[in-house]
Amino acid sequence: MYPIQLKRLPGNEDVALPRRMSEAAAGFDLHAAVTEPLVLAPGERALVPAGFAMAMPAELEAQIRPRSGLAYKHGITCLNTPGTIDADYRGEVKVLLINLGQEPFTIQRGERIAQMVFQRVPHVWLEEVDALPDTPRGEGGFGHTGK
Ligand SMILES: O=c1ccn([C@H]2C[C@H](O)[C@@H](COP(=O)(O)OP(=O)(O)OP(=O)(O)O)O2)c(=O)[nH]1
Ligand SMILES: [Mg+2]
Repeated sequence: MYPIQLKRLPGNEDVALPRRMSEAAAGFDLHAAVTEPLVLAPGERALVPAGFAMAMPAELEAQIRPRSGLAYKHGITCLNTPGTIDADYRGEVKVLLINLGQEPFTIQRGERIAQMVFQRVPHVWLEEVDALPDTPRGEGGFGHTGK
C-alpha cells in the first residue's frame, strides 16, 4: 500500500481528481481541465492539463495510458504512451493526446481522457564493463528465431 498525495490546482475545484471506475480497476481515470472545449482536428495533438499535481514514494512511477474506448471509437490516443510521471515531478499532470481518427474530436471540460497506472520502479544502478556474460541468444534479435 502506497500513499499518493494529490493537489488540486487553483481554478479546478469542479474537475474531478483521478478516480477508479471500478473497485479493482488498474487505472485511475484522468479528467480534462481545459477551460473551454478543445477541438482536436485529425492528426492534431494537444497537451491537455489534468488539473492536479502529485507526490508519490520514490519507488513508484505513474504511467499515463490511453482509454481504449476513445481510441476505438474516435482514434484518440496518447502520443507518448505510456507517458511517464516521475516521482519527483511536482508540476501539473498533463496528457499528450493525438487524434488519429478521421473526424475532429472535441474534448469537454471534465471529460475522462486517459488513465493513470502506478508501477513500482526497481532500484537499479548502471555500471560500465569491458565484457558481458555469454548467453545462448548472444546477439541474435529482431526476429532471428524466425517468423
Ligand atoms: O504524459 C506525460 C509525460 C510527462 N509528464 C510530466 C511528468 C514527468 O515527470 C515530466 C517529464 O516527462 P519525461 O521525462 O517523459 O519528458 P522529458 O522530455 O524527458 O522531460 P524532462 O527533461 O523534464 O524529464 O513531464 C506529464 O505530465 N505527462
Ligand atoms: Mg525526462
